[in-house]
Amino acid sequence: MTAQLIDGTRIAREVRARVAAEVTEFRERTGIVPGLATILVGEDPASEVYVRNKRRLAVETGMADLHRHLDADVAQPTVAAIIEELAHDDAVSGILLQLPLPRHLESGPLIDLIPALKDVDGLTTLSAGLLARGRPGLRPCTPSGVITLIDSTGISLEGLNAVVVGRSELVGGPMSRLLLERNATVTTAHSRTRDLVAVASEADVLIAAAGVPHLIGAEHVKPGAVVIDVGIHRTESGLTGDVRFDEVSAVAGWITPVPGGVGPMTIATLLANTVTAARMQWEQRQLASRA
Ligand SMILES: Nc1nc(=O)c2c([nH]1)NC[C@@H]1CN(c3ccc(C(=O)N[C@@H](CCC(=O)O)C(=O)O)cc3)C=[N+]21
Repeated sequence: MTAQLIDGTRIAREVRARVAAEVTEFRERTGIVPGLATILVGEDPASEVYVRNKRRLAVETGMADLHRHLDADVAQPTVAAIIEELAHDDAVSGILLQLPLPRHLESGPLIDLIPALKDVDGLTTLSAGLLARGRPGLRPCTPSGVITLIDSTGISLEGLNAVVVGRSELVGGPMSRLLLERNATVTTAHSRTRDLVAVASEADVLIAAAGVPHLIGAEHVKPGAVVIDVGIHRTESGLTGDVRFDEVSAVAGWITPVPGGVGPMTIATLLANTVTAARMQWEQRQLASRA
């Protein structure tokens, strides 16, 4: 292995320590404990693991854990009513609707019931629009965490070729926009890209977010490149990503492992977004009370 490891577990721990200090400062100044409301529908085992970790780490950083678990067959209007209730509850700083939802539920309209100031996942249409326009707002956790991981290498993105493989609403789409915001030259590749090897091997920074196990091999990677593996797949031999770690780490300059890379950073960024949200809501209430 020639690549240097980007240790997501360690960087996430550092971010959480910073968040915990911010929570303390905010609580002492305002008397408010930031609250994270997670909504889990049904019993998807992977989702249960992720939500449990989010709740545990929220508590560990000093926030209130405000969880709702709904039956797998819950009706769309019932979920909508719960989100609206959380939207109006001053104890709730952030609302996270864990995806994917059971097939009978339509996630888009439900997500868009989350007020932008509580959208700690950065997934509402409004938050996406603010990102597209380069205006301040809460950013999606996974792409935002990836930027933190790249920053940890000390490499400046400005002018570099960044290739994002994947264009999902949760990751690939916002990832490309965040990289562009950092003045990288951004290419979005996807399942219809004709020659992925030709495109990917031009990348100084390669983000694998296709959701295809082991899609990216040594032939896709320019020597010395930064390779970020956003994929997470449960196989018989354990968790793996979109990257063939063993062969790519012989070529890349920097690489994230799975597990221990992007996953923990996603949660740390969610917690950072939740304190930011609590602060923004407090400031808005201050303005309103002075009006
Ligand atoms: N509304 C919404 N927001 C999300 O942010 C969201 C979501 N839905 N749906 C699913 C994806 C996936 N996701 C992960 C979070 C943490 C780990 C994580 O901590 N992974 C550990 C391994 C944990 C394990 O699986 O054992 C690691 O990579 O080291 C992985 C994946 C958030 N997502």
